Formats: sequence, C-alpha cells, structure tokens
Amino acid sequence: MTEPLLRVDALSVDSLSVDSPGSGSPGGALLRDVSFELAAGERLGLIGESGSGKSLTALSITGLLPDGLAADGSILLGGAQVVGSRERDLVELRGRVASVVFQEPLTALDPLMRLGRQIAEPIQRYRTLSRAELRAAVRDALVEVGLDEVDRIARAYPHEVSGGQRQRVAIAMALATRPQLLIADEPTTALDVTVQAGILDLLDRVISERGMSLLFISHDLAVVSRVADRVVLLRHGEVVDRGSLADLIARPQHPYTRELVAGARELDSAIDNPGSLA
Ligand SMILES: Nc1ncnc2c1ncn2[C@@H]1O[C@H](COP(=O)(O)OP(=O)(O)OP(=O)(O)O)[C@@H](O)[C@H]1O
Repeated sequence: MTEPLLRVDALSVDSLSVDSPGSGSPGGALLRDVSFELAAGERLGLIGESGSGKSLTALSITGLLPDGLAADGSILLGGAQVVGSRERDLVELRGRVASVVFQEPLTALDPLMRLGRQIAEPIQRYRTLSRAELRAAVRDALVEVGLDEVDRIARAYPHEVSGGQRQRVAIAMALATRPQLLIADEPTTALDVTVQAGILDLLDRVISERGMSLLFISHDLAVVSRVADRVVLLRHGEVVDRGSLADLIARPQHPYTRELVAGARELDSAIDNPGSLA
C-alpha cells in the first residue's frame, strides 16, 4: 500500500489570534499566536486556568465566536478553512467533522423536548431512515453511551434524568452525526467525582471504538491525564508549554507546568491519605 501524499490532520490551528476590535480595550488580543495540530485518532488536552482562552479556542474552531470577537490566522478542520468561512459552510463542518460537548449539558439540550427526539434530529440530518429504523438508531445511541433503561430515558425530558445521564445524552447527540473530532469543553466539571469518572471512561471508550480524535479542554491536569496523550498549556491567551503528557509530568520545564504538576500530585496524595486534608 502506498503512503498518502498528503496527511490531513483532524485539526490544525496556526497562528490563531482573537481580538475584540470594537471594545477599544488596551489589553490587546484575547488569544495570541496559538498553534497546534491534532492528527486523526489522536487525543490532545488543552489545559489552562480560568480566563486563559480555552473556550475562545474551542469557539474559534467551530466558528462560533460571539459577536464582537474576531479570529485571525488559520484553522483547518478536516482540511477545510474555518477562519473567514460563511456560516452555511460552517454548519456543514460542525457535526460532520467536529462536534462539541459542553460543561453544562443543558446548553445542548432543549428543556421542552423529549430526549429521544433530540437525539433523533442529528441522526436524521445525516441518514435517511424509516420510523422503525430511527427508533432503533436512537436506542443504539443511548446504549453506546452506557445508559440503561433506554426507553424511559428516550421518553424523558432533560429535567427528569440525572446530571450524569444528561451529559451522556449530550455526548450521544454529539456523536450522532458521526464526527471525526470530538471537542469536549470541561465536560465533567459540573459533575461530582464518581459521575465524572464514569464520563471520562465513556469518552475514553467511544473515542477508541470509533477511532475519532479528541480535543479535551480542562483546567485540571489530573482529569486531562485520564483521556489525553499530549497536552498544550494556555496561559493569558498564549501557549506556554506543550508536549506528551508523560514528558510534561516527568520533566516539567515551564514554571506554570511545574505548578500544575505539583498541584495534581498534592490532590492525588490527599485522595490517597484523606487525613492529610485536615
Ligand atoms: N465575548 C467576549 N468579549 C470580550 N472578552 C471576552 C469575551 N469572551 C471571553 N472574553 C475574555 O477572553 C478571555 C478568555 O476567555 P475564555 O472563556 O476563553 O477562558 P477559559 O480559559 O475558557 O476560562 P473558563 O475556564 O473560566 O471558562 C477572558 O479574559 C475573558 O474575559
């Protein structure tokens, strides 16, 4: 078999900056010269403290920056340019190439629509199915994200299921369009620790089973280490460090990386020795 001439990354962000041009703020750009690549099937963690620019990066990638903010540079999503693209083309890219899971599942869910219908919508957008086939596809989608009682959940409204179940449904919706890349923006931050572990295991499994790429965004190195192979560290809108997770943890170079690694170790030993928390 011959090697392909051109390897298309799932995502390639090159010299991305985000500005708030109308604001006249003297602070300058919100993101500056952010660059990273994500190969097909790879898992990258984007780490940074609150306000470092993680969400603006995710919104830039999906072409969803709020009004008043402008992106510059290049973002290739499955080989297609996002920066400067028309909304019509971006709609096609979202879903087909990349889907997003947010911190708060209610962002993605309509409170007035039964969950089964909400999952059926993205499935129908990309596949022509009979009613019976569609019902089976919705059940399969719920089973894939580890939910039991799928008939009850399909008939329920978002407020009638638990927070963890809602996040699983939101993940099922994000996966329903068969994207190549899943962008998970702090998907477990709003959940308690045991539920969090279940969602991380789920992401780990579906990403492997489907051979997808994952961009996992979090402020928490310990959480990222559960699902990512490589990380990019953002601080004040700039990339300050990057590398394989194993290298960064074993040999942290940048002061911010050292701080993060020390913090994650402290938390880990506090969990192992609960008395040390007192
Ligand atoms: N619409 C906007 N207009 C102006 N500034 C904004 C806007 N949205 C975000 N910012 C600013 O951009 C910076 C980066 O924000 P961003 O939401 O990307 O941070 P984050 O790393 O995702 O933080 P968090 O973990 O708290 O969500 C912050 O200083 C924020 O105040």
